[in-house]
Amino acid sequence: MRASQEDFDSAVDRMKLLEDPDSDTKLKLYALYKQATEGPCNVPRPEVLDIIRKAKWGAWNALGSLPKEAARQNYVDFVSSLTPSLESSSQAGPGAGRSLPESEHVVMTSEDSITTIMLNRPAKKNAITIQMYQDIILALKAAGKDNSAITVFTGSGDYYSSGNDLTNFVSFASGDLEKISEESANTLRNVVDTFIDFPKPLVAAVNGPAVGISVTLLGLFDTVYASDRATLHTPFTSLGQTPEGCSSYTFPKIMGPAKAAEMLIFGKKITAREACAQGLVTEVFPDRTFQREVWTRLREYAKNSPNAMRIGKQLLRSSEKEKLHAVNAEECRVGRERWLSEECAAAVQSFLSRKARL
Ligand SMILES: CCCCCCCCCCCCC/C=C/C(=O)SCCNC(=O)CCNC(=O)[C@H](O)C(C)(C)COP(=O)(O)OP(=O)(O)OC[C@H]1O[C@@H](n2cnc3c(N)ncnc32)[C@H](O)[C@@H]1OP(=O)(O)O
Repeated sequence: MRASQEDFDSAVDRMKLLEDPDSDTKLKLYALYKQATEGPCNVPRPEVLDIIRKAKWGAWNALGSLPKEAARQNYVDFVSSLTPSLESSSQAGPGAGRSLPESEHVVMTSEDSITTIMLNRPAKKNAITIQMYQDIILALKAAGKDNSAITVFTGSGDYYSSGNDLTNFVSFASGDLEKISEESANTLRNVVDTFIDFPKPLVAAVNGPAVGISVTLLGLFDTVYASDRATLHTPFTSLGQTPEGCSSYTFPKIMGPAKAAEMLIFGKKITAREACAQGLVTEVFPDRTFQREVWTRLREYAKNSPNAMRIGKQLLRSSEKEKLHAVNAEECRVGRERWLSEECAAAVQSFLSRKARL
């Protein structure tokens, strides 16, 4: 039986209770709502530079001639599929909020004097949403103050991380592009500053392929262990974007300017073994024994004096901190300009339309 107008109206009300849906969800809800209320997309394609309106138009237009009644049913079904999270959040009451420092997609655990921060969004290859950037900052700040000796960053599922969630570019944040891009640049700068200032030994357990910012930040880790299944890819220039995570400074320093240029300017994807040969990865382990070998090693390391390790890290890193903060500020300033470029808009749109299965 087709959803009634009352079912549809009720779904619209319940949708308003949804806490911080990701951009894919917002795009899908927007498109189905427009199709259910106005029918097939009946407005001209927006200007190239307006990424947000273009993505909304694209999502609605992708529904083609889907009849209003079917769109209404799809909308009700989709909101119903989100209902469990709605019920839990509505039952949680006004004080729900996000339990710090953990969150749905950034999970912290502590054991054997090791605090692990895991990107936990495997269905999306651990792509990093704006909320996850915030959660990463909170998790690192908590890890920096807890009683663990070492902090480990890793990913769940088959990927370490596919980097920035490209739907961040179409997030429905209120305000204009100038404001959104400034807020995003501040978010990025804060994330990277938190890595620069992290006080304890920081180890990356690269459990699978890594893309974009999840690669560039590796230059700020103290040790990087990788599975031999991992690849490292920084496709910035194909996205109309530029390096971040201080990689414009750390990569030339670690691997030499030519190898850094191959990755950051030409977007060459490298294997874990190549990254090890270039100094970005410390050691590569066979995938089948990666977790066992890495965690055995880390548990031994964690038996060292936490204070001695923390102070030793300061000796290794303190002379560069001011430089790294300056590099980060410049990368974020330039990055913000790039996000507003037509090249970036076109590249993001291309990815989204390739993936916009609504
Ligand atoms: C204009 C003003 C607003 C500005 C706002 C900007 C905010 C930015 C703030 C911070 C900026 C930091 C700068 C960082 C830069 C980068 O990290 S650049 C690199 C970005 N990442 C990518 O380009 C990778 C894109 N993904 C892929 O190429 C492929 O998905 C893959 C990783 C090679 C894996 O391919 P495959 O094995 O075929 O799996 P898929 O089917 O493609 O993926 C599974 C699902 O996951 C989704 N997904 C994967 N990666 C991303 C991603 N990065 N962003 C969004 N979604 C991603 C993919 O769409 C699939 O989803 P479904 O189709 O729904 O299953």
